[in-house]
Amino acid sequence: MLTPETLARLAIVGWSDAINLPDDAADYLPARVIIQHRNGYVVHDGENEFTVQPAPRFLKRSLDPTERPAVGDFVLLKPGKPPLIEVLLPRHATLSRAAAGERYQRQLIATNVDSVLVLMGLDGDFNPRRLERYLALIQASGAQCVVVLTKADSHEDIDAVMTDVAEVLPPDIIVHPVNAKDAQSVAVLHRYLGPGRTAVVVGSSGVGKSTLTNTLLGVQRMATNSVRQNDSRGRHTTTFRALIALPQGGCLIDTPGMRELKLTGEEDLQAGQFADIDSLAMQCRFGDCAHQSEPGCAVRAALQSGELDEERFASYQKLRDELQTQASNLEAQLKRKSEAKTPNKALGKRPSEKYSGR
Ligand SMILES: Nc1nc2c(ncn2[C@@H]2O[C@H](COP(=O)(O)OP(=O)(O)OP(=O)(O)O)[C@@H](O)[C@H]2O)c(=O)[nH]1
Ligand SMILES: [Zn+2]
Repeated sequence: MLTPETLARLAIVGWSDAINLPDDAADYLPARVIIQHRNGYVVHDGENEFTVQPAPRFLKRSLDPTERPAVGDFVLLKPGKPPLIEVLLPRHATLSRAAAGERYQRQLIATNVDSVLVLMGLDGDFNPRRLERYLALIQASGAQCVVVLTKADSHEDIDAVMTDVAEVLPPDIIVHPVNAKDAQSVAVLHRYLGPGRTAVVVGSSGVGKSTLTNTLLGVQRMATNSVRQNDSRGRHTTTFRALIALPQGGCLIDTPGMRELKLTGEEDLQAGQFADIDSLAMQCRFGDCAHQSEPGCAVRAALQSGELDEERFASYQKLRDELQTQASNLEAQLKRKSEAKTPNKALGKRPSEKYSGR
């Protein structure tokens, strides 16, 4: 049951006192979701990890996937065999993307994260276009974006890379080049991993997510490893998301290597990420300039003079078009769902209306 003690226990899995509890919270056991399986969840209550099931209402097909429990969520459990997730506590940040494939669906990567560590390897994995995409998703999440350039030990000219990175990132985003294998080198990341803080690690497969996690766990790995389920499929394949309690007091959420990062339609590309392009566009002669062949287009002029990188502009246009498509997909989906929630609408129609067309 929920007592000051059960809440205090949760500190090791990142509980923050800022989280609001419902009035009837005393009837439940608080816990954090650490793993999401195809058919259930693993939660941690600060002492033990165990398997639970979501209450039936979370399984309704009409429910958007973002309204279901996900890794990082704080939940209230109703005891039983198995215990049931009854209440999903309010989230302070949500990192999501759209699922790969034809059908539009929002997918949660992690919730209640304070920072997102975007890993990029300096061994050829580094890709400014991918970074722009990550940034758009992270800005919509409510979490802080931190760029971690791994394999810095295998790169000759870090300064040159830092210059390239600075060109695609707003000035307030911090970049740390590290050797993920070296504890001293990754110590700069401790500031994101203090008590009560949660960071999620994202990046392509092979970029060093497992390596970084292991280095941060350090000698205490065995002691803390119980928070994570053993992965029987092999050391280098992260097949599910898992939340790991670190010796620094914070929590790290590991994600599998993500090949596709589709926008959900909720992002805002005008939030400062493309300030260079925004300010050029302000100087175009026409307020609604599409930067195609309009006279007095400051964007075209900057592309011609080389002031604006062509690839960056192409990437911006691609993201902007995708955002537009995904925003209308999202709107259509929300409309369908709200109609599905009021079934009487269909029943109220005369049969001729109901069965006409498709
Ligand atoms: N030299 C060097 N090697 C690194 C660094 N980070 C990772 N590696 C190596 O890169 C390889 C892949 O690292 P992993 O940690 O398995 O990558 P991952 O991101 O967890 O990969 P997935 O589990 O497939 O998503 C391993 O051989 C690591 O030893 C680094 O900073 N420096
Ligand atoms: Zn223009």
